[in-house]
Amino acid sequence: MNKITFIGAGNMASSLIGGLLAQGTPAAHICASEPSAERRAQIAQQFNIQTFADNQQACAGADIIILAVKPQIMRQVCESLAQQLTAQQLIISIAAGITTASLAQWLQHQSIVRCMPNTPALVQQGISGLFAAEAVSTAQKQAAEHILNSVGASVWLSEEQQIDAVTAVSGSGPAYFFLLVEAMVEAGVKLGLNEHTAKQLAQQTALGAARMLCESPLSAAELRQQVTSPQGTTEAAIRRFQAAGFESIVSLALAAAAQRSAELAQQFTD
Ligand SMILES: NC(=O)C1=CN([C@@H]2O[C@H](COP(=O)(O)OP(=O)(O)OC[C@H]3O[C@@H](n4cnc5c(N)ncnc54)[C@H](O)[C@@H]3O)[C@@H](O)[C@H]2O)C=CC1
Ligand SMILES: O=C(O)[C@@H]1CCC=N1
Repeated sequence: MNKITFIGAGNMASSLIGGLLAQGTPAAHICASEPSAERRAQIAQQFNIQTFADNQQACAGADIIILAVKPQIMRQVCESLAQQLTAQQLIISIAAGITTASLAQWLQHQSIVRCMPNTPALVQQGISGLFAAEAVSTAQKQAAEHILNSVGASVWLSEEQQIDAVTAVSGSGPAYFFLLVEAMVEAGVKLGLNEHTAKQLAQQTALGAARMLCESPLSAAELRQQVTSPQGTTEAAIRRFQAAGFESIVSLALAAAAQRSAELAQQFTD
């Protein structure tokens, strides 16, 4: 069974570690490197895995190294690991915007999978887009897929550029739904509900709608039509959304996220 090292033990790393353990990966096969002593103690206590303050030490003997640090420090982290990597090790980067070409250059290494997960991984309901560099073997692809599938589902991408779109749709996506719920709660309070009740109504509605989307054979548009009685309340609300350019706002917002993902690649490349 593969030995997996996480470099950076923040939000996304802990979601993935939790998922792997829940799917039966033994704690002894997972370790994490993290500069914050407080965070190391938290992770060790929560998951009972070995932690390191030193990235190089953590990577010795690993089959798979998952880079889970912020894009801004990725170069420095990669360059400090370059000397010690062996050709068989698989690198998986979850950083937004950092290309496999940059990673390969900084790491002096070719077996790289780039992926874009999302925070619902924390509750094993994540979705990730994955892209493999040419040197990645079929077995390594399967291993990467297994890791990401332990916290939800995954899709393989044929072109690396598509990761910008994945970031815009699902990487950043949970925040859009949270924003909608925030706005619905605020609107519910304005309409006379107390905040607790408004939250309960909005949250359970989000959960119910998400489950219907996943479980029903009907499309999103068909499910929406089922709620929308002619000349009824939903129609009144949706007319207002659309008069304010709802679809075009969503399209512009996702384009901004995709553009930012591409910009990050430029910003952190020579
Ligand atoms: N938060 C999200 O929704 C998503 C984040 N990502 C990507 O995941 C990566 C990590 O994001 P988060 O987990 O949200 O960030 P985070 O800030 O929670 O975690 C990063 C961790 O790296 C540690 N760190 C800092 N310097 C380090 C070093 N030199 N060596 C090792 N560890 C170091 C930090 O102390 C921190 O615990 C980012 O590159 C981000 O683009 C990808 C998909 C979704
Ligand atoms: O906002 C970000 O840059 C990261 C990547 C996708 C979600 N969070």
